[in-house]
Amino acid sequence: MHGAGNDFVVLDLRDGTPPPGPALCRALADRHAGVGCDQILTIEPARSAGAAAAYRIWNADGSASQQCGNGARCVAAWLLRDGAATGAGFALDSPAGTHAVSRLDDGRLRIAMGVPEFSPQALPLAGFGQAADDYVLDVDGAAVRFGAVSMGNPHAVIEVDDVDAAPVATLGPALQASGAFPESVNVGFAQVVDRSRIRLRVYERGVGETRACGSGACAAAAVLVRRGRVDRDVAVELPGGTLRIAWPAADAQVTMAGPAAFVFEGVWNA
Ligand SMILES: N[C@@H](CCC[C@H](N)C(=O)O)C(=O)O
Repeated sequence: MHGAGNDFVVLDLRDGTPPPGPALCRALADRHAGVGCDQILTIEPARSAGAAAAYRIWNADGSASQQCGNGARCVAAWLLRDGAATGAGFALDSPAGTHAVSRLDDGRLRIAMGVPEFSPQALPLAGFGQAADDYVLDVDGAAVRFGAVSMGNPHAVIEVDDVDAAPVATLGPALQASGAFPESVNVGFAQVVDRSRIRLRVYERGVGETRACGSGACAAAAVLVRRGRVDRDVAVELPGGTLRIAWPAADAQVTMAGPAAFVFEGVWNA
């Protein structure tokens, strides 16, 4: 499946089958010798009362994540297709908590992604005590200014003038390796087009650059709203598609609306 070009191998493990280990995740995600994907999503029995199901997220390198916005929409679409989820709204359990899902009239799915947490301890971000709009780090001899927020998973957001020219492939891994993020970090490069539009590219933890990152879109919007750079309801344009992000108030959940698509189904011959 994919959500705005962020692609997934989805394994339905509601029968209790254990999730694949890191080596099998890497084999599935391999774009030459495997199926190829950014993340593996495992659908599992619900953990909270009333939820349609639970899911976990495994990056292409085999590491686990706590949050995946585009993946949440794909899991929701899967459960709607087989009837495990019905109606205009339902809930899904993720490692980051329980998410409310809404079906929009145009076919998109909207997920309540949680309240952004800006304290350095939430990511974690080492070497800084207090939440700030901006942090500056020396990375390979250059001062890098970024915002930091947890959407359940860690994000750094770097504002750039032109996202097409942003040093995603070099600064993304360099910031991850800087030592400031003990659990690594997803690095977003965000260009403010106007108060209602952001262009974004994300170098994801455990993957590299992806065509879209749902939690990264929420993180970019939250950081830029907090800086007063954009409105609370914005379109975030990623290489693979556009997500609608809204953060109505500081103590409210961020919502993300976007598409989810089925690509093909098959049986993996291990
Ligand atoms: N693509 C995802 C985020 C996947 C997890 C991330 N790489 C991490 O390790 O936190 C999204 O749509 O949010």
